[in-house]
Amino acid sequence: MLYDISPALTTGMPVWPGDTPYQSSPNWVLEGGCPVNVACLTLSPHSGAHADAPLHYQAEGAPIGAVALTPYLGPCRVVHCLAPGRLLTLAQLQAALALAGSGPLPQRVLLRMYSRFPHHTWDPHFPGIDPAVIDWLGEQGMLLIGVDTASLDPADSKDMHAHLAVARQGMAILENLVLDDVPPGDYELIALPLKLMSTDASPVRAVLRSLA
Ligand SMILES: Nc1ccccc1C(=O)C[C@H](N)C(=O)O
Ligand SMILES: [Zn+2]
Ligand SMILES: [Zn+2]
Repeated sequence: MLYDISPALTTGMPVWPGDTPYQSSPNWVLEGGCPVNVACLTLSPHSGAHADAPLHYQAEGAPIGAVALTPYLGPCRVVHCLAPGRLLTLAQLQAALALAGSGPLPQRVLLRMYSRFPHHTWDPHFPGIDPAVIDWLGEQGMLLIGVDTASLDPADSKDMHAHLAVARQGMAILENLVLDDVPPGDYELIALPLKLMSTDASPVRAVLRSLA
């Protein structure tokens, strides 16, 4: 069984306030003398399901095309931590983890916090992650944290504490995943970023494959 956990990229989809709206316009149109359709895309690298690069939150950080791919491929645990409040705390995560699977914790974790992903509206009040959660996950050897919200830090954050904790721990980040229909448990994650050599993030097509 394959779960597609990527929101659709469409004109009019909600984007971070002030960020570039997603747009696709025709550059060539298949008609008369032209044998093909070719579009022109305008989008933020944080459109839809995406991987943040260190460059997003560190001046000297790597662009997304230069990061290791290992975090984006492999065993992963989906954890349900619905409606945690302003910040998901370590106690909340640990309680949720106890219900999400048995056996050793995989090196990737995806946190579901929405009961329904906001496909058509911008949610200014999405929950962030307490940096203590990130540090604890890093201590467990985590390679990647994924969330179904627009960011690891609340929308009004200026200090980006959760992102900086990720930087400290050397972890990778996925955001805007749609986990509405994914039961808690273990899966194989497949969500590779594009090899964009100058950008602070990349869209991904994120999927989860059931383990045999
Ligand atoms: N586009 C933005 C403009 C300004 C501030 C944040 C964003 C983000 O996209 C946040 C994000 N997805 C993040 O990586 O946390
Ligand atoms: Zn982002
Ligand atoms: Zn981010």
